[in-house]
Amino acid sequence: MSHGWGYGANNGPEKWGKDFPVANGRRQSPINIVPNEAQYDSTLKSLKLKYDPSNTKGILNNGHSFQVDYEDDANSSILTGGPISGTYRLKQFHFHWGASNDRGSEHTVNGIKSPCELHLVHWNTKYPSFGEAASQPDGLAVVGVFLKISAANPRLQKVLDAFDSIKTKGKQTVFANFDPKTLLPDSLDFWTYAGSLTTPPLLESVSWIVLKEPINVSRTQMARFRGLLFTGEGEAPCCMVDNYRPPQPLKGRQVRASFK
Ligand SMILES: NCCOCCOCCNC(=O)c1ccc(S(N)(=O)=O)cc1
Ligand SMILES: [Zn+2]
Repeated sequence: MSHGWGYGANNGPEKWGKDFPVANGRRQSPINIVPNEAQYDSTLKSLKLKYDPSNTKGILNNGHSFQVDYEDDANSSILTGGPISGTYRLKQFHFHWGASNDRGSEHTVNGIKSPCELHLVHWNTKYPSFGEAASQPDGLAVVGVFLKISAANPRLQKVLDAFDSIKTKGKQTVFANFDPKTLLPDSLDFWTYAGSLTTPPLLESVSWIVLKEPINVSRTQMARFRGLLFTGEGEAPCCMVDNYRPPQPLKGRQVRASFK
């Protein structure tokens, strides 16, 4: 597509394969997770996440979502254990959400969509950089967390309060001392499978680690996500909503569970 990829009728997920043929590859994400078909694997280690809030760099509207970026030039914010070997560094976290609470997540469970999904993106330190790692089959590990409509989540407040400063595409603002661990649920039970980036370039380099337990978000908080814009300042405004890719074919992949 001549114009950049997005989530609209003319540049959305059904069109990505034209510019990114790997869209029809063998390990694409997201997927529908069927808990009854996931195999419990007792050899999976528990997830270990060690984050240093002082690594927080800033918050950015990238035109597809918003992301909070972290310093990744040392092993101070890392993911180890779970299905991965070695040490993966936190690069950023971001979200995907719907125009209404009946949709928005990328992964689904028994075909059920959640209103929002958080992704914490980490890269394998056996490679020299994120960019290098992103093209390797064991290069990235993304922790996915579902959000469900409930009481307001106070841990999201600091992120939401930055939205007025990053309303339009390309805007970024200072954002400091945010501990992503505060966004995780009590249980770190997870499903894991070999997948890809869920946006172009759709690289098949992600070990997906999807937590079973969701975190809370209120209807009012979700409404604030929907106040962000896909579009830049001065352009005809287009609400940043439905920025999710639908589930992709499993193509014989196995989904493992860390819990019985
Ligand atoms: N710049 C050198 C190569 O870059 C590698 C590709 O990354 C381009 C930017 N995209 C991402 O970083 C990126 C990261 C995570 C996810 S997701 N939604 O799968 O978690 C999707 C996309
Ligand atoms: Zn994502």
